[in-house]
Amino acid sequence: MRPYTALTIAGSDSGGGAGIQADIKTMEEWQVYGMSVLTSLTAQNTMGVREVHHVPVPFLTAQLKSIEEDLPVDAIKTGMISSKEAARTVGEWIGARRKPYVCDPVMVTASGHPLMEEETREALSEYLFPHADVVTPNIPEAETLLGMSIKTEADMEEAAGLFVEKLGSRGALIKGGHLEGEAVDVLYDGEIMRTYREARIKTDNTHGTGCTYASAIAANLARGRTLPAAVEKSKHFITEAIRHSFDLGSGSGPTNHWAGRIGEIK
Ligand SMILES: Nc1ncnc2c1ncn2[C@@H]1O[C@H](COP(=O)(O)OP(=O)(O)OP(=O)(O)O)[C@@H](O)[C@H]1O
Ligand SMILES: Cc1ncc(CO)c(N)n1
Repeated sequence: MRPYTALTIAGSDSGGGAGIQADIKTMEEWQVYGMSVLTSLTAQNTMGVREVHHVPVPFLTAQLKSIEEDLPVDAIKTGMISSKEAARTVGEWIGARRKPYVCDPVMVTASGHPLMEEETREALSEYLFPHADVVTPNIPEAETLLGMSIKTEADMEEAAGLFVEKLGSRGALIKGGHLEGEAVDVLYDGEIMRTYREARIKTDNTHGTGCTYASAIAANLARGRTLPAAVEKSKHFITEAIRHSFDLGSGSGPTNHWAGRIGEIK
């Protein structure tokens, strides 16, 4: 039997809660075979990032070639992409694949450590967004990329529309984790504006929520679901992963990737 497969192109988080580690754990939960191309290595834990080491672009290319010559890819997710050159290399490769693609435009960690060089911001809309079925910015990322302030659900809808109109992606999911009140996300797929709403959970353990959410969406696309259906399933999954998050480390603890089967474990 050939399993569904997904590829994450992202950075490593030694603490295991975000980045490549969160992505593969999430894909595994959705019974999707996960593959990884590493862009950067971070020495990181729940408290923050100590050091970052970027993978040289020729080695990025070597990893992409290794996947391409041998393995089927049903969906792609990208996370930390630090440099313009890395964005160009990854974007050109994805453009030639024509597979469902989720682009998570990570810029800084929750603890404030930059994961992207400033000049890479423009490279995202030049090389990555045009291939993306959906871009998944949080509020600060959407504000930076669009140069606007986002405070309300109406602002989120405007931002989702602008991603498609101005920044060239086919869809956008603006995540409201950084606003107050309910945890509301807005998806625009180029045709219809949809809202996904869940109660806000009181916890500081939200390390890796963005990576986990984007990977769940990619895994569901790999399984053949439509984008709105993939987001609906993944929103439920990330909510449970936050509800049952782990109190590990002395900083912001990681989400619980087993949450989808927590009922079964109990
Ligand atoms: N306290 C919370 N309770 C419930 N849902 C939440 C909470 N915080 C965030 N979410 C949800 O988690 C998902 C990730 O959103 P968020 O805006 O936190 O992403 P992010 O900032 O990219 O994550 P990261 O912390 O990995 O950078 C969204 O669906 C958001 O609504
Ligand atoms: C490697 C990596 N990618 C993404 C994030 C997003 O928070 C992180 N903290 N670390």
